[in-house]
Amino acid sequence: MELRTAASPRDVKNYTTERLREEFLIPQLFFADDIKLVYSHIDRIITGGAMPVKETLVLKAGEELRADYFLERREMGVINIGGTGIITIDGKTYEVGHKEGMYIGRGAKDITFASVNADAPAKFYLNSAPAHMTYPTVLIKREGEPSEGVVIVKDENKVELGSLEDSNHRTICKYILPGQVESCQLEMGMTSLEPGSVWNTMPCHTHDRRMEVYMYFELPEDAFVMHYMGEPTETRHIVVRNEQAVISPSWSIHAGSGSRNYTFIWGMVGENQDFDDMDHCEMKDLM
Ligand SMILES: O=C(O)C(=O)C[C@H](O)C(=O)CO
Ligand SMILES: [Zn+2]
Repeated sequence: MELRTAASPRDVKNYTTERLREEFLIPQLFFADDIKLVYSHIDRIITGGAMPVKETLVLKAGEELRADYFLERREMGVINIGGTGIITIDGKTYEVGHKEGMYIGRGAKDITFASVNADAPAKFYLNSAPAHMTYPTVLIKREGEPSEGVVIVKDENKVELGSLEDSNHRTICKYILPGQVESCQLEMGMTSLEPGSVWNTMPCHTHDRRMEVYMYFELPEDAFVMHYMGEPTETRHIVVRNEQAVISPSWSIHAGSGSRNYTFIWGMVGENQDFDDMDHCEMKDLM
């Protein structure tokens, strides 16, 4: 597991491009038949990718957690951005399709990831946070009928906003948050931009009570998103490419403009779970 420490805004404004990328960018999440995990001291979020191709991958706590198993004191959200995969949790199997997700509650011991078809492997994107109690493990689908252990994202949690005129027409699909899928602190969802729209999260915001990680995907190889971070009057950019993630401390804005439309997964962890609790930044005040 790779470890990242927290960073002060007073230091970050002096960072070079290289240092900014070292601290905040996760350049590769998906390695064939491997699990990549990055542990950040910022609210102790773990961001990762599991890409089973021919093998079944076992999620291990590693030395860093000093735990008997990964979710001994943690909860986890998963969204599959690849082909259909299988997540097995303490002997129970869940088939997780493209853009379907899972919330896995604290205490789940044996977790494995597999793909249904090695030619179209699953790519499980993971966010995990410390947890104080166990909420039910569920499979999360965007459409369909709910059933035992399967939750459908409610219409009220598919929020269309922005406009083509403002180059920011997009839909925010909220997978894990209170009233949808209960968790101790983790919130997760996916935002999809319409063709011709390139801006996410503009007008932008900070939220002093939560940190956030963005993972951009559905970008062709040569395309990129200019991800903006930093204090609102000390903005910096990081060039982010397909399937890369970027860590945003609570004091930092997090927004992006792409060379074309794209999709991203956001995950938040921290003091509260109030999605709308944001410190809004007016565009005229950004520097
Ligand atoms: O496009 C957007 O706007 C977002 O997706 C915003 C994120 O969900 C976010 O930053 C929540 O705090
Ligand atoms: Zn945010």
